[in-house]
Amino acid sequence: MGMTIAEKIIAAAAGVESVRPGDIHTVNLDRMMSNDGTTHLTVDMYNNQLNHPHIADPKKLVFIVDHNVPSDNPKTAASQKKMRDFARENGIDFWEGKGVCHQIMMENYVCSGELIFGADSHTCSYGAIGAFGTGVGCTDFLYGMVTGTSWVLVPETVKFNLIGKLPDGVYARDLILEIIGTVGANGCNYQVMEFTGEGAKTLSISDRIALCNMAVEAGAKTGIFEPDEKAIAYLEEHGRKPKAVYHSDPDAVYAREYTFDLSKIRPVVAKPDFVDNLCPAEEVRGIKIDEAFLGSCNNGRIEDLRVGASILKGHKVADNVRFLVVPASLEIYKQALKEGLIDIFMDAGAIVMNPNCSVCWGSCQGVIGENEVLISTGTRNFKGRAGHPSSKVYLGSAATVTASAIAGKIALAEDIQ
Ligand SMILES: CC(C)[C@H](C(=O)O)[C@@H](O)C(=O)O
Ligand code: SF4
Repeated sequence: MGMTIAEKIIAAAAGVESVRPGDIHTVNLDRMMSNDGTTHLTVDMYNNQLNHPHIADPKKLVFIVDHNVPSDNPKTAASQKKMRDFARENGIDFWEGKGVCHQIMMENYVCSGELIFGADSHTCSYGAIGAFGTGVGCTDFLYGMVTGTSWVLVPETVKFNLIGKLPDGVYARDLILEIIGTVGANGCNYQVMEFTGEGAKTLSISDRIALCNMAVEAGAKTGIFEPDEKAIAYLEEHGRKPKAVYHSDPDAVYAREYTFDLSKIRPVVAKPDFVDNLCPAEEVRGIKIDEAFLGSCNNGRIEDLRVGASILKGHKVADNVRFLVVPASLEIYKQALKEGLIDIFMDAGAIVMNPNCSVCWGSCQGVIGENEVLISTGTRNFKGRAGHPSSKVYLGSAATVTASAIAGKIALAEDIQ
């Protein structure tokens, strides 16, 4: 029986010839990432609960402070100090203030064919270049840290056959929101979302990250693309090579198949308080906003900043709207500076912040108050996600967010003349 790309990665990590959904395997992990959301809890367990604390291979670990950076109160400062000290004492790669963890991982570590666990649900982003990345809690993270291994219950795979090409002014962000709106927030629970077909090839690596990153918002274990020449070129640009290049077999078995025609996708918005509460962007046009956010591991890459800057150029951010622009990494920030994008944002009155999770996380910067409305390129719009429980978060593309920042109300790029 043929295998999917996800099954092949798991089989290799388990050291077996083949796997099928429902099998449970012990797997060797290629890498593990943990951020300041939970690392202090893992460190506490490591220090206080283990009889024989040790780390299987510190070189496989990456710790990244990105959620609340620079720290915003004494409690996070203490958690981050714990994480920083632990990383130094144990020879663990440590990043702070350099970007959102998944962007740092994509730029510096992830290789096609690898199996990577991260103590963060959006670790599924790494499928953009054909790696199997998935999120785990800190108990599983601790086990992986100590043994270098973990377990995987082989998930079923759902095939997303992409055809056609996205029209101008429509983005991968619209596509993944459309997909989640179609399958539902639980539509792919514990399954792999494999994005394939001619349409998949037209998408850039940044687009592919945007798709895989939000697989977890449909409940998926991960999202994945087969690595092609764009993936290999991305790795080369970042000084790396694939670990292995796997493709799904023609006779691989899928739980379900969907076809999405990219040319039919239009700008969409996810309304509060669920990611699958989708509507055409026109339907919410005119809703007054208090804040707009362009950033996050989903949509804070240079491609997204270019889209935002091209719409903003020659315009001003509306009075009484805070427009937060937060490059997803320092590399992106520096590139945006070089291209003059930061000047455009600043001249228009945007607040450009240091690379971090910002208001996508909603506990550090840009937190919104009672009944306030945010339009965001972040990953989630759950109740209270960005601040006060009565506040509302709408999710849209970089273009829709920027147009809204200019208009002071939800708007489409075509509304800005
Ligand atoms: C803090 C972290 C554990 C969390 C996650 O797992 O995704 C966060 O990144 C988020 O996006 O909600
Ligand atoms: S940017 Fe948002 S989704 Fe990504 S890791 Fe940070 S909080 Fe989570």
